[in-house]
Amino acid sequence: MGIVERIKEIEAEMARTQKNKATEYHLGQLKAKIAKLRTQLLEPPKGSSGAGEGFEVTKFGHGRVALIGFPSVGKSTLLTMLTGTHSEAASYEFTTLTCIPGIIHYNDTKIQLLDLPGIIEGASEGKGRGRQVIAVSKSADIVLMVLDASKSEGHRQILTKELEAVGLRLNKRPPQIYFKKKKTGGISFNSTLHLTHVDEKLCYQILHEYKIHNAEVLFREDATVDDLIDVIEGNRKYMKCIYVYNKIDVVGIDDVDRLARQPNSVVISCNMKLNLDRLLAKMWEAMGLVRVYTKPQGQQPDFTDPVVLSADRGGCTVEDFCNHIHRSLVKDVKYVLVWGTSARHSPQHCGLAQMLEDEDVVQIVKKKEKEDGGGRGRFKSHSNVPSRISDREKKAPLKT
Ligand SMILES: Nc1nc2c(ncn2[C@@H]2O[C@H](COP(=O)(O)OP(=O)(O)OP(=O)(O)O)[C@@H](O)[C@H]2O)c(=O)[nH]1
Ligand SMILES: [K+]
Ligand SMILES: [Mg+2]
Repeated sequence: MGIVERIKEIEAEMARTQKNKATEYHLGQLKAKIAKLRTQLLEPPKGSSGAGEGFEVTKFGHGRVALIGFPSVGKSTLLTMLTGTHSEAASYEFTTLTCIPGIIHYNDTKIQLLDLPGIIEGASEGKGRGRQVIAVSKSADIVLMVLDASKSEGHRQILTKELEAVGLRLNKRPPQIYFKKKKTGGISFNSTLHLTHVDEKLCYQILHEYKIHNAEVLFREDATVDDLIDVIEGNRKYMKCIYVYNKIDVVGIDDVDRLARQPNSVVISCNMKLNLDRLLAKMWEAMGLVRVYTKPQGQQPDFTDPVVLSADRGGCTVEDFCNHIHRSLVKDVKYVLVWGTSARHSPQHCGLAQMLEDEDVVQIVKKKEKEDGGGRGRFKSHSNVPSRISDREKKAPLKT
């Protein structure tokens, strides 16, 4: 029997089993069995990278965004509108057969947008090009799930299930469970609060299913069996997702209003160019990019060419910023001056551990170098309230 058939069989058994206190251990065990099979299903065939022909696109720019959706929801139309790169669009399904990259220029950064073939129910089990599409979307920083506003609202759920089946967790944070395998000592099970979904016996049973007999487990929240399995599997990818309802030109205002109020959602029309700026703003926010402008001593910062940092890609400290400029820079740094929202006063003398925020201005003061007129600059604030560098300040000359 193939892996997919075995998953189906266990799912059928779960559906037959009534949910109650007596069956919860058995159901937990079945969930773990399915999770293990799904992980097996994801292992790429020997000698292949997992992406597949036409799907290997080199990363480019400051971040990567994947367009995921059913066929003909308007993914390619959207790529063409946002990037200027043409991706074939047509009224028939599966127009797009490979991965087509484009670049969005936004806030002085470059963001790579990937158009992908439509995926369908069963994609996670290999239907259509589902496996390749999902492999590529895992390489992205965020996902735009494109939905047709005129179609069933169930589509969002079906797609979310497909993505969850391959280990993607959308708009969730990792469960607050500490888990560490040990060589000896048996299993120690603890929690910092009263648990309502999982008890010691259930936890033992799940671990047993994974043949883990020595481990430390500490629940820091009232997590579920599924959360525990996620932590044990350890291969989950937590990503932000924006639900993009396209084609609002063909639905009534009441529907538009309702969809627009869903969490993490934005309603658009490619055909009528409606709300695309809102989509870009949401996308930008979800990516959490941090633009840092360098101010050379005695000169103006260059406000057109930021160093772009991200918590997910290498971090946002002063040290990360320095490493971005040059690997050997850190050892020469005496301290830095920081203007902007991360500074408690402007400018603030900071060390390498300081966390930078979007639109901060940084001047590096090297060892054996005299500092610039720190504190006398235009950015000197008169209160202790941190302020964002305004557009007006960006344009005005800076006297230091
Ligand atoms: N009414 C309306 N139609 C749209 C809109 N955006 C795209 N379409 C149409 O929807 C159809 C499908 O568009 P595509 O861009 O090919 O969709 P896709 O999601 O890339 O499709 P596949 O590549 O086949 O998965 C085309 O006929 C588009 O003209 C919109 O905002 N409103
Ligand atoms: K299409
Ligand atoms: Mg397409």
